[in-house]
Amino acid sequence: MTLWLIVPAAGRGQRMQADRPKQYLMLQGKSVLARTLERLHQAFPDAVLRLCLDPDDEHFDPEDVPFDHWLRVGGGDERADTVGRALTTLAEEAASDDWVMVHDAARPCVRIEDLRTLQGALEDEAIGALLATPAADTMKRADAGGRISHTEPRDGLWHALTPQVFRFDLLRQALDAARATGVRVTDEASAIEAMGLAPRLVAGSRDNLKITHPEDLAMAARILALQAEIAVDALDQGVEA
Ligand SMILES: Nc1ccn([C@@H]2O[C@H](COP(=O)(O)OP(=O)(O)OP(=O)(O)O)[C@@H](O)[C@H]2O)c(=O)n1
Ligand SMILES: C[C@](O)(CO)[C@H](O)COP(=O)(O)O
Repeated sequence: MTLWLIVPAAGRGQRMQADRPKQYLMLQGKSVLARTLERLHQAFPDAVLRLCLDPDDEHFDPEDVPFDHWLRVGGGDERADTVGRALTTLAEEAASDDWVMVHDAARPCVRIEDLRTLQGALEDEAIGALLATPAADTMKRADAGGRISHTEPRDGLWHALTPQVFRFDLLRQALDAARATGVRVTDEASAIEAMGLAPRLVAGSRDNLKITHPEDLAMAARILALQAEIAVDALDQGVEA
């Protein structure tokens, strides 16, 4: 079965306040987009990619795409519109129950082992799944004046990360329905939930950071360096054993 990968990279990165969209900022000598695609390719070398870019994108370098089979797709106004456009381009080729995995270009630190764990969770899974992390802090609900209204119970609260992976037909129906009913969805799982279905939460690493604010770029560089150190240590231990 083909694994279809959608990478939304058509955002403007307004919160990042940089001179270019954040997916084109440099991270350890390569663009954020190149780093993200590299990780996905390491885990899923045979996947078929739809790379979603702003139609007016001036920064994209096709050399940054390591996949053999890929297509550029124009992005939409919102992330959900971008993903919806990519799904439309799959209509001719994808089978209704093929898995479609969506991963933010802005998440270059996703661990390869987490990508494989997510893929493993799809066995015997009818709906789909996403990487997520349980909320670790005490959660406060703010009032309009910026004061605490109350403390939200933390039990069962998770941060939704990406990748998020769903059956092709289901995801297309869910995003179409969200658009038709005006439900604003910030991730794929929300659209599936709006259909009354319950995607599986797969615990992933907390370092799967979405680069969003200016300080996140340096943090992502530190995460990548640390992950490389951990990989070298593991290799050394394997060689000595
Ligand atoms: N119309 C859009 C909006 C977002 N994205 C992508 O969706 C991912 C997550 O979105 P976000 O972090 O919100 O990125 P931006 O929209 O670029 O950031 P901002 O909201 O700060 O402008 C990013 O990889 C971004 O490029 C997209 O493809 N199309
Ligand atoms: C999809 C996502 O990365 C899950 O955490 C997130 O919802 C996208 O972020 P945005 O800032 O709402 O676009």
